[in-house]
Amino acid sequence: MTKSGRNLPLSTQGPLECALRGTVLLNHPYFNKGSAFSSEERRDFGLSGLLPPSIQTLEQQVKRAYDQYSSRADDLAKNTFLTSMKEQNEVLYFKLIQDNIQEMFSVVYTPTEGDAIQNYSRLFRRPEGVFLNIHDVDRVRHDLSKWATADDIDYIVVTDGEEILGIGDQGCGGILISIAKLVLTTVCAGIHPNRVLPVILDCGTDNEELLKDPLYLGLREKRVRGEQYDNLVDTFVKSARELFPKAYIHFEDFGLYNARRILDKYRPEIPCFNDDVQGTGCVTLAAIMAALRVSNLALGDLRMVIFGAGTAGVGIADQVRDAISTEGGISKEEAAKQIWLVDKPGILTAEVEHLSGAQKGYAKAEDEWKGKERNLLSVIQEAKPNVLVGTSTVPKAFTEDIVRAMASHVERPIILPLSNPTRLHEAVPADLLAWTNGKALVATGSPFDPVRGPWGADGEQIEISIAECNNSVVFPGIGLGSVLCQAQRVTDKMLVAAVNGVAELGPAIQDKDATAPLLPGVGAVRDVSVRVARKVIQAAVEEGQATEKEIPTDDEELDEWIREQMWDAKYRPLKYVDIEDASPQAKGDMRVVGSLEGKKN
Ligand SMILES: NC(=O)C1=CN([C@@H]2O[C@H](COP(=O)(O)OP(=O)(O)OC[C@H]3O[C@@H](n4cnc5c(N)ncnc54)[C@H](O)[C@@H]3O)[C@@H](O)[C@H]2O)C=CC1
Ligand SMILES: CC(=O)C(=O)O
Ligand SMILES: [Mg+2]
Repeated sequence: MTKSGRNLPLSTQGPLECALRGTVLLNHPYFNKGSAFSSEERRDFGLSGLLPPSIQTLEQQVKRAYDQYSSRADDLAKNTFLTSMKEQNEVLYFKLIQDNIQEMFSVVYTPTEGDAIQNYSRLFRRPEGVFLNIHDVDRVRHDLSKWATADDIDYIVVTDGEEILGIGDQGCGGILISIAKLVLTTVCAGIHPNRVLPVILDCGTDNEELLKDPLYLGLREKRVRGEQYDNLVDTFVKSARELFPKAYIHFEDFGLYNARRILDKYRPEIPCFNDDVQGTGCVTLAAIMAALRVSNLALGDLRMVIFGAGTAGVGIADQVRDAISTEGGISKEEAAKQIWLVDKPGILTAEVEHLSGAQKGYAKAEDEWKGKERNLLSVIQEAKPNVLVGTSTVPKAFTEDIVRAMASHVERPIILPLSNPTRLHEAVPADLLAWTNGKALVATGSPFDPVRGPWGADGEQIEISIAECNNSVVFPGIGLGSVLCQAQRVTDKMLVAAVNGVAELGPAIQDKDATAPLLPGVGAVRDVSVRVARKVIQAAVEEGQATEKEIPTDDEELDEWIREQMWDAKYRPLKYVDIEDASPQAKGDMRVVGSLEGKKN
């Protein structure tokens, strides 16, 4: 029961039952409060002599932690510091990030998390998450079952480590992207940090450097593919569904060949989501909708070139195509004519070899391109797009001549270099704005500072803010909505609803100011997640996908219902219980499942 008097499925307030005492309690990151344990808690939980006498507030702890963080020499050292803090005291860790989200977002996520992943086996101190091994398929169910009981897990992020954040195959270091995405679900959307599961499917690696590295911690062999791989994925999905029937499964950073195949296979059956395909598609469509509004154009006017037609590029194409088709009342095939995909061979035409099923829907007739150059510059000159998206991992691919060619055809070129990390961006905002005399509407895959230039009336200096167009704007809210309404599936309509939720909160639209960011920034992220979750839940209810029975219908009440179930970084009083008398929720919190099993396991 909560302050609104409702019975909520998720408890986020009031005392926490705990059967742990002494050093065991101090070493449990979910329950540990360090110097903030009250004198009663010190007495009841056997902590006397284990802590210095002064009792501090969370705010005092945050101040000390911030000073320690700031004294670290570089971003990777800051990332490592935060990882250690997460292992010690989760409330403090999340509070520190929440209070300094603008500053720390890029340290716990892209680009710095990419460096941490590349150095996983060197920085390793202690494991976090579930490591499932392609040669131990028979143990998958058992190994997962050690983590929690049926009601304890809401959200799973799983990767196979093949295509991490634009830095390629990182083998078992990929576990850190599962962990980082889950950190964002908590920071941005209040997903309960003790009810999540990060998973890596270790199938080997094709990264030669890792294979040669004596310190590499993963399976030291080439990636296993084919039937054995599919069997591992299938065993994982089925076991996770059986063991944790409430859990939503988020697929992250699978390779090009597998990402969409896996999504297409499981999407009709379970509540699952691929962030690189769907999350990226949703946030990019939201940025495009905001930019079109600024340019006084409709979706029907859109002409888009996507450079890098892989997982993210085609995911964006699909999301935009479906939106054009719905808004214009035209078929998807017709809508696809407004989108051009360019990849290594240049423009994708029907005669390009080895097109994937998803790419084929956008392939242009070979005749149209006979005798013409097929590179990005020629495609820009031919297609005269108003939107150019980069998901190629090719740094500086959007050259001055390409950008000027685009700007010569349209008033406000919408340019979205999305490849991560920062060094792989297809162009940097300062160049894009300089080459287009401040006309380009820009959003980027990683954060950038605002750009100043003489683009105001009469050449006056103005500052243009750059939105971060990263799936992190949207996936936490989609997950939160799906978890709270206990969605059976994540449907297209739920995703469109999420896009609308983000687009309407973009400062450029809200403030009617073209120099403001196209998308809401990290500072507003929890409000964005509430809005996205509300839209997703309402769409799920309309589609008959929501199984939770107590969902309020009124917008404001629904927002409050969502907020009340969002986990917040604050200490809850601890109440001692004997392990035998602990509630199932408390047992879940203490993760007693695996630790009380017998020796055979
Ligand atoms: N901002 C965001 O929210 C997101 C950004 N990304 C970024 O997008 C990039 C791509 O990621 P994925 O689609 O997952 O990778 P992917 O490997 O599936 O796709 C990359 C595509 O670029 C193509 N490509 C490579 N070199 C090229 C060249 N010289 N010319 C033309 N095309 C070329 C590849 O053939 C491939 O089709 C990464 O940098 C990733 O970090 C991915 C997901 C979300
Ligand atoms: C942002 C993200 O998911 C990626 O770069 O893979
Ligand atoms: Mg990703």
